[in-house]
Amino acid sequence: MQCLQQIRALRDTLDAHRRAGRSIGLVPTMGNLHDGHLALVAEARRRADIVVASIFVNPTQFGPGEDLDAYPRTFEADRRQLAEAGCDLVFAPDEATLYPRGGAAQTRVSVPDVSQGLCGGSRPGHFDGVATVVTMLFHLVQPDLACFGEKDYQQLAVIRRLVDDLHLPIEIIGVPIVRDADGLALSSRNGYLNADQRRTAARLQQTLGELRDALENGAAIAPTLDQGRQRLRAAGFEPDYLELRAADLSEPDASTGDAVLLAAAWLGSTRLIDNLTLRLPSAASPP
Ligand SMILES: Nc1ncnc2c1ncn2[C@@H]1O[C@H](COP(=O)(O)OP(=O)(O)OP(=O)(O)O)[C@@H](O)[C@H]1O
Ligand SMILES: CC(C)(CO)[C@@H](O)C(=O)[O-]
Ligand code: BAL
Repeated sequence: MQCLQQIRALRDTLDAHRRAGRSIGLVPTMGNLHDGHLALVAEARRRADIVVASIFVNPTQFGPGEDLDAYPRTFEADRRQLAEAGCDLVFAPDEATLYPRGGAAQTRVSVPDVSQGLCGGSRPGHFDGVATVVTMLFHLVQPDLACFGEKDYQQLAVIRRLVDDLHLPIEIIGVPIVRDADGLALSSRNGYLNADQRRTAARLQQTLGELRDALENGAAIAPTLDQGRQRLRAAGFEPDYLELRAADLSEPDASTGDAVLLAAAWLGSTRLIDNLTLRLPSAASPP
């Protein structure tokens, strides 16, 4: 497995693969890899001849006071895991390589509508930072396909819209959430939790499951979500948001069938996100 930091070397290497007719799959990450990331690599491995993973803790998607400095950087362990998972090339640029003028002075990509609300509401500018760096990675790697986790449901919607709006010839693959044995979605930020918080953390997914069951059985949306927020508070979370949206993230209405419950909640100073898809009974029932 090759590890490259420089754009010139990345382009030369990938040009050679392209000329040889090999397809390229990209897995963008911020490192500190776990089995969720490795599921993306496995999916890319199944679908493409050459698998490229990027590792870059992207400063432009972190807001003031967020955990940019604390974010775990574990390059050697990441490199080993990627090699074992059958990754062909790791691109791990430094900040000055991607943002030679500094992040603030950088041309930005902004995706309307789907970037609003949910994580975009709580983290202003976050999805501009994500869309900007992912656009850069798409231009640098020019992959045939790219894999993203469904854990970051809104991010996946932003990237699908970005690719559609900019007519990029890249297939976007959503990969199901990988969870721990107790249901907690794997996340690099789980490493911030102490033992007590780690036990509590599984309640996030359990609560979403309870709400999904109620909503699929026809419970009214607003009071069910209120109950969910109360349950999260009682378990020790401070909910950031808990919302039901149509699967495309539009506001649900009477005709909505495929829907998604999305939550972000704080446990101490750690912000966790999760989601569960469901089918509302309205559209499922006969006319
Ligand atoms: N549990 C998971 N299952 C499936 N995909 C995941 C999971 N966790 C992360 N991913 C995906 O891995 C890619 C890289 O994510 P990232 O490096 O931010 O990891 P993370 O563990 O989500 O970190 P963070 O704690 O910052 O959210 C994203 O496409 C993300 O959706
Ligand atoms: C897609 C991404 C690698 C862009 O920095 C990041 O948002 C992430 O890890 O999900
Ligand atoms: N997985 C999304 C990266 C972030 O929270 O900034």
